[in-house]
Amino acid sequence: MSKVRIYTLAKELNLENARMLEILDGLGVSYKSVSSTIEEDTVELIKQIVAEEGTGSGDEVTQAPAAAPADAPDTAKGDAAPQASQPAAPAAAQPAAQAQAPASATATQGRDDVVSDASKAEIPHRAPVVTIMGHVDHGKTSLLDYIRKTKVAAKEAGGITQHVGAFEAQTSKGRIVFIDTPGHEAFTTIRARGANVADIAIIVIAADDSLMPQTREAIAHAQAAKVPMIIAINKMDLPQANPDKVKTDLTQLNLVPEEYGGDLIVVPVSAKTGEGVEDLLEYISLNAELEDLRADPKGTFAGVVIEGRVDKQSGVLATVMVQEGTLHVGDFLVVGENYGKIKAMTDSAGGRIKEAGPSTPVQILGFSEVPTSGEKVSSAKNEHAARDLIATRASDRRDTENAQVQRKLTLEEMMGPLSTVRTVNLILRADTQGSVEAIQGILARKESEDIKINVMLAGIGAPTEGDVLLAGTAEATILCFSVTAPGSVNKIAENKGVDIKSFRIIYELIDEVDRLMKGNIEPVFEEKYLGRAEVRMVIKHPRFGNIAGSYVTDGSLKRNAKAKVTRGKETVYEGTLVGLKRLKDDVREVQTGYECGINLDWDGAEIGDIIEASEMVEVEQA
Ligand SMILES: Nc1nc2c(ncn2[C@@H]2O[C@H](COP(=O)(O)OP(=O)(O)OP(=O)(O)O)[C@@H](O)[C@H]2O)c(=O)[nH]1
Repeated sequence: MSKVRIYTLAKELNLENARMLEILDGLGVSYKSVSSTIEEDTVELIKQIVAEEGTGSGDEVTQAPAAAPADAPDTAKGDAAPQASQPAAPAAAQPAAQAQAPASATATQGRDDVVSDASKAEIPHRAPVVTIMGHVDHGKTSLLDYIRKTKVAAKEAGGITQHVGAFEAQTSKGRIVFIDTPGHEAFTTIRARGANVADIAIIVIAADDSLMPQTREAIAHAQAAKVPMIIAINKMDLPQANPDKVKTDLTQLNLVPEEYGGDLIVVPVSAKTGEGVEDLLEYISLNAELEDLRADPKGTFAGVVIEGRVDKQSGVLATVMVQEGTLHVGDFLVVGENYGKIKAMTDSAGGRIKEAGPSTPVQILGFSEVPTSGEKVSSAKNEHAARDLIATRASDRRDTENAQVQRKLTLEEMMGPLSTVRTVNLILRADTQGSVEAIQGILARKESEDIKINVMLAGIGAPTEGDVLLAGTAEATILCFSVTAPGSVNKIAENKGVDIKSFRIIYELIDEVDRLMKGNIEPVFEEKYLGRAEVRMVIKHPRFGNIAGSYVTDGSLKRNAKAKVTRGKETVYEGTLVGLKRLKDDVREVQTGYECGINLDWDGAEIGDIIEASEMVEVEQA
């Protein structure tokens, strides 16, 4: 007998994968994921344990052996040193999904519906929600179409299935929900609003093309969202397919496929022939099982808008993913500061339904305004409660807006949590691969114990809207070298509060990184005295209002400087020195001992007043 995959053995022994991992943890056997292989000896040992325990249903609590047998065999391929002679790891008692956590395949979700372990066991499992991303033409749509064609049964004979932004596939392993708007932009738009719908991201890479710029972007987006990734190497039917090149290229992004000893699940498929698609679905289900995805159909409803549109006949239609609780026709829903009552619901196969539980995408008729992708949806008991909720939200929003204007940042907010490792997130765009590599090389040497530099995405060419969305959600700065952002992208960046900075000299870019590493401290300005003048006459000007004919007694006055006018001991005006004239000419500056005309955008100056000028200068910070 040769090596066996963990999940295959679990299936054979009628054990849950999570349970199988507990046993392996108990034995001190290391592995990367359930698709890792284990040695024959270990298989025998496990069979023995299961037989002794008389288990097999996977329901009982696993009793890990007190100590791993001295001859516990070597383990999953490509793994770290076996721990055979060590006592049983306490991890045996942990939920398997936590006990082992390959970074790419089982990262913890950033979802808001995480429930405590204690109550978790009573909450039923829910279907995984999957998104498909990848480079243009690598076959995202074809793959979704193949899955839809082979795995979705339309509910109503002859009914036309409309595009609703998601569909549910029935597989031998259970239900899987696919977001069917391929592309990371849709994914990131949803994330930009603080919601996470996807549990797993499939990154499609064409076997004849390998990694392309949008593949890297898609990977960066999935990593930023901490969504586990599965790589689907597509177009395997082509004679020029070269899956090995794809795998090698992936390792250059520090993504190591399982067969090279890493934890990245890579599945070769063909959307044309269907080869490997079943395996892909199986891996999705395995991953979902490991993630232990659960949601309470009886809990408080929570959902996210997948997409909204206006239908000429029906009016506003919105597809909402139910994440928690159950929706019923007649429920009141609140999105942002709007509400609606569900008049009708259809599932993604076009069938009319009366209620919908967790991980169900439903098209809803009943909103008065088109909601935007990514908006969170909550429910209210009745219309009155819906209005109350909206009123509270509106008042909270106003409070936050006011607070943002007035509030000064605390040191911790400026510097990040004190005494923890801070990460500076960057997106790097440059004119050539050589520049990208040179900059990355310098940045790599800059990292310290306290500050990590995370280049989320490094690409050639001008920054894109996708970069801005990613930067917005990950609080990253976009640094450009010898490329500039198009106006449209700058505008989006401005709206989202994302900084795009362009440089033509590498070391200026590096200086910027230094500044970001110091803690993104906002520049501090202080007021610097410039000079003063005495008003000797007031001239009425038909266009500019009153001009104060003055004599500079000290320092100098500058156009656009801050101005303060005092009369005796009293300050009678504070504002800006908007115009400065010598004889009839506009000038920038007038020195001591000269006469000048001063326009203050204020007509109240009188003879004898003192005009003092100052300016704000940036203070160099340590
Ligand atoms: N031979 C072969 N061709 C494929 C396969 N998958 C997709 N294609 C072809 O590749 C081209 C692009 O496929 P799409 O599914 O449109 O790719 P996409 O990634 O959705 O592209 P965009 O939507 O433009 O980003 C089409 O001509 C498909 O027929 C495959 O497995 N084998």
